Amino acid sequence: MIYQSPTIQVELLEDNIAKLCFNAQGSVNKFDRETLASLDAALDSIKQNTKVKALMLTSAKSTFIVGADITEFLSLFKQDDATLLTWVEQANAVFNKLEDLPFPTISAVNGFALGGGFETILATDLRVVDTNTRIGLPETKLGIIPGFGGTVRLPRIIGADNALEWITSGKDQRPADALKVGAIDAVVAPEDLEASAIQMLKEALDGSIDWQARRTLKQSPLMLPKLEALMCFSTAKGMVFSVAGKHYPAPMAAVNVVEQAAGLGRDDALKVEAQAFIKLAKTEVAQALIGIFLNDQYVKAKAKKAGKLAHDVNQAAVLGAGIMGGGIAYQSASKGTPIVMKDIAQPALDLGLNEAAKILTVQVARGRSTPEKMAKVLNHITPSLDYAAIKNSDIVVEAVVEHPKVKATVLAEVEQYVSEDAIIASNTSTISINLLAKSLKKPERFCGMHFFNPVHKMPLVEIIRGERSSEETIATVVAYASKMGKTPIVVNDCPGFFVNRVLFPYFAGFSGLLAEGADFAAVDKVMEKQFGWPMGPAYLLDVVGLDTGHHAQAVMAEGFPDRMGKNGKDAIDIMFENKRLGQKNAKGFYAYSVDRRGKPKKDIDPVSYELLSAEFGELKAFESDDIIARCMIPMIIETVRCLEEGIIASPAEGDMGLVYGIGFPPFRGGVFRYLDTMGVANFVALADKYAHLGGLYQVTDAMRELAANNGSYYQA
Ligand SMILES: NC(=O)c1ccc[n+]([C@@H]2O[C@H](COP(=O)([O-])OP(=O)(O)OC[C@H]3O[C@@H](n4cnc5c(N)ncnc54)[C@H](O)[C@@H]3O)[C@@H](O)[C@H]2O)c1
Repeated sequence: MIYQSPTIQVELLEDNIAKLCFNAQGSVNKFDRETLASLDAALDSIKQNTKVKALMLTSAKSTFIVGADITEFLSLFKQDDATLLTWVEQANAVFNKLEDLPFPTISAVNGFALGGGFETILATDLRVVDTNTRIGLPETKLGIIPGFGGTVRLPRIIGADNALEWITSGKDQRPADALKVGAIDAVVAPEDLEASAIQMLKEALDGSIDWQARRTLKQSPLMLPKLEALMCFSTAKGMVFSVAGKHYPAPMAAVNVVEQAAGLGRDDALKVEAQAFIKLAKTEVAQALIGIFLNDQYVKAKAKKAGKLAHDVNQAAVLGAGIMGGGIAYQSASKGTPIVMKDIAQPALDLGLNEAAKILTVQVARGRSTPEKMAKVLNHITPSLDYAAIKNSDIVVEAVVEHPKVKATVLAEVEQYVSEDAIIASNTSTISINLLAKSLKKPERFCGMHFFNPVHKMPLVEIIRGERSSEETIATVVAYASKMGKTPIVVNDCPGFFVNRVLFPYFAGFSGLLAEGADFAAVDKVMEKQFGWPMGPAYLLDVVGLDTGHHAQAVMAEGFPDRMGKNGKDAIDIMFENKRLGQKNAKGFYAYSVDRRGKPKKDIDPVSYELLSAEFGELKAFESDDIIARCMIPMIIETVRCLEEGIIASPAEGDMGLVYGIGFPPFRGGVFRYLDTMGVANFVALADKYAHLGGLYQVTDAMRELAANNGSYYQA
């Protein structure tokens, strides 16, 4: 053994080839500070060993290196610039040491080699991967750029335009695509990996592979003629701006770094990368995106833990084959749990199956599925008009019309057909889970399972714990949601549960602005372009449906009369009363049609302005900051109330609910991250300026206290 630590072992193989094996104690290899220090020490031992003639990097895990240890990032990035620069420089010195070894080097890669893992293999002269490998640089998705030489070595290996595409998209790459552009030298079967790598090293040693030339290329300026460089970088900037937009600066920074460093040798190019890395690491966007990544891990780990208590779900059923029931059936079947879809009307069943077939047809057309898989998924959905079909179901999801009496009857009926330990969940969006539980003989087997529309696209499922729901019930529904590929968050029962409870105060803020003469299209523009929502409030109401919005708003007003009760008509009432239901009947705040190419189109409709001005008078202009404050303050305070009341268990789950459930701008990280970023005291001062607008604008005592103590919602 040449070297050994808890994360890395180095041994000498035949022919004096050293094998450096990443073998961390956890389930995967990560580039944490310990591994980096260990790699440094291992390379020193290799250099000192006079026998070594070549080096092969390998992994003893099912993946090579998943990347840097992101759990270290937030605290690391809070350090001052000089400390951060020292960290980056030290890391780069290790990668340079690897690259500068006086003999040929190769990486034999299995599984994932992402971020720092990919940057490691870029530092070796050769790369061979197995057929299951995925490589790539996902850093820009976290609001930063590669910081261990990724922006320097990759463009010099695969060309600037390919490298910019890889870096700015942050996507994982498949072996065949990586081979095509020259990012790797060979793809082999997993069982041949090490033997192939050793064979390539031998070819390097006997001179049939010119490893020195490859190394020199990586260390030299990028060979790009002036005109070509101009084309490449200006095209990349245009693309990046249209895809990432102004709220996500990292992809553009990556293009700039590659451009600025194009004429430089490795060491100077690394300095350019390091400066840009440090600048981005300090941005609020990076903190928010890293926060989302960590929250996502936290929520998934919690779901996994819950899985231990869960009952097996081998057969499911959904009641109601409407928009939601059809979507739930498709999602369950496509992720491998067969499902019975029960309705009272044959046409509804036909429609539900058609919906599933439509989604699958699009996937086949886009090459994401095959006709065989499509047939298999459809075969996993059993339509039925008869309750007898649900009798072997381990879980039944009720998704019939939103009517308390109908749901109560249906739930009581279900209980007569299923086994004693089957779990029953309701997809209701507004009816109290505690109320619905009263229709069941065994309320402990019941909870809410609130999907979002369209089911196959929306990542969140809100799982609502009623007073009587058992832990096994919650765990089983959590595990089923995870198996369906969704992110579950568990919340306690209250009107609107979590997501709708905080969404309707935002709509109330919007309606308040309209009642004072604001132009809904102007509000949408500010909330989309400046705040960063995927849709402004008027557009979102049109998508949700004004009938649904009108009904849910009444439920919220009844549940929280002090804050959400209304005097007089608001914009939602006006749209609803005038049968402007939104996209579903092609007119809401906006008018909807299809253009000549058959693409859906959204237009300003003078009729909605006439209806609104008849009630609220002439249009009036509002400042952007005012629009944002009036819409967002109610949502933010209500979200905090949900935490204080224990409706959500943690800021992490609240923020994930908002990002995954309603598209809260990821670069802001969610309400709690947003509050921490702006400072709770600053928020309280802002909200106080609007307190005269009513209960939705009044901060809680706990918020005031947190502000006074200069506290935050997240600890890191
Ligand atoms: N549409 C959404 O955006 C959305 C989002 C989340 C939750 N939800 C909730 O999901 C549920 C269903 O909503 P939807 O939009 O799919 O409604 P929908 O009107 O499209 O479908 C309801 C289906 O239930 C069927 N049905 C009625 N009575 C039944 C019975 N006794 N047994 C079996 N089937 C019966 C109807 O025939 C219809 O096919 C509602 O509780 C709704 O609040 C809807």
